Amino acid sequence: MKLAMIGFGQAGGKIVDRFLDYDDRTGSGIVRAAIAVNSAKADLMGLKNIPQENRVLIGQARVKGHGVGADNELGAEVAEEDIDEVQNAIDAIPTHEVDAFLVVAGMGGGTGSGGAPVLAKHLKRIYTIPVYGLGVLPGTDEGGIYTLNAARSFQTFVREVDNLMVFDNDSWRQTGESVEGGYEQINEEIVRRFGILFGAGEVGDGQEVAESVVDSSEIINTLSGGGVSTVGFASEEVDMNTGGGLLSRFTGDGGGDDNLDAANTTNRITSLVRKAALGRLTLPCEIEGTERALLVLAGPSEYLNRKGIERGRKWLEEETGSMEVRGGDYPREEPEVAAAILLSGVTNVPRIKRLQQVAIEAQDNIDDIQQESEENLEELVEDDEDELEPLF
Ligand SMILES: Nc1nc2c(ncn2[C@@H]2O[C@H](COP(=O)(O)OP(=O)(O)OP(=O)(O)O)[C@@H](O)[C@H]2O)c(=O)[nH]1
Repeated sequence: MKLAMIGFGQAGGKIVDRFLDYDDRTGSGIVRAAIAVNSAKADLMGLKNIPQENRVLIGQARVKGHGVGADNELGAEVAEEDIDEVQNAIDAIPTHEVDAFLVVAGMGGGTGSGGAPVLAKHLKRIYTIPVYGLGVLPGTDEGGIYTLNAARSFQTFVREVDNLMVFDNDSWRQTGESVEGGYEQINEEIVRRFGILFGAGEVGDGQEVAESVVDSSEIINTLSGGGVSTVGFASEEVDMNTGGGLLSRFTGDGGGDDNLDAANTTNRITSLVRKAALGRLTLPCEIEGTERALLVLAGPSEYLNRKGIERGRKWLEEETGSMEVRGGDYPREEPEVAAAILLSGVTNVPRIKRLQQVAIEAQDNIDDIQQESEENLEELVEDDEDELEPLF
């Protein structure tokens, strides 16, 4: 599946930047275009892979390249005021070659959390292809303003996109890591999961024909209907030289041993599917009640079989209670077999329920919060003025 990715704010830009790196490393070809939008000049300068001409600075008249200091309303305002700047960058994309937009943003800050829903709404008015969101929730220890921003942003972002895929930083925090180092690892986990899902729809010319390949329309159908999605993932290293099972190398004539190999392959797949669905999801939730799901099995084609995928798919149907579970394979020459599961339209999500509660409570003490936000912004502009003066 070919995507036009737009990273809004610092987290969004860094994640899209990493998707480009993933594409280079794996040749998956999912990023047709990559754009970064930010109100902080320094954040745009820190990106490695997104071309300079696709880095859009917004809000210059208001915040002079310093960022909006976690002020989510200001983030939304500058996005609205400068939406034409963003559109200019999008105009350079051959959108007829793109299956969907993916707007990526951290929901705890100001620029991305305020701006991403504004951009999604704008894109939906103009284009007929789907507009998806990938929203990152802040850690619960990041402070009240981040939680509140996320609560507000979530409500609008989920309404403006065709589906909001969520990654919760809170469940992925590493202890003993520097914040930056931690994000590097977390971002790699993000691109690996979504890279396999979207990459599955890109298997095409010149690649080995699989038994039941996933195509982009299956991804789009799983995401259609809207709501919130989460992704499960599990992988196991395999030896690329030995084929579907060790035995096949040593027994020339197949027969019973081939059956044994097939059984090993099937068992590996079914256990990976269970691990992926019951292990740590990008957004932890109860999988029961999921509306639609897509199972992708990636790996060297000799390690994939229809029986395993079909069993995994049936098991997912039972666990989720959904009648709409799709499944397929994604043959690729990496020394691992991986199961990625997209659970779309999840309903029982404790973190989201808590955020909704926060949004309701916030109505009661809005003055305190606004003051915290204003102080935050002043502090940031002062800091930036000391540190970033040479840039302007
Ligand atoms: N997964 C991930 N999360 C990040 C990363 N950087 C920041 N975050 C999260 O994103 C939130 C902050 O959003 P940012 O993207 O830094 O903020 P912004 O949108 O640029 O807005 P302002 O800085 O307020 O102008 C925090 O709550 C962090 O949890 C990253 O590289 N990866």
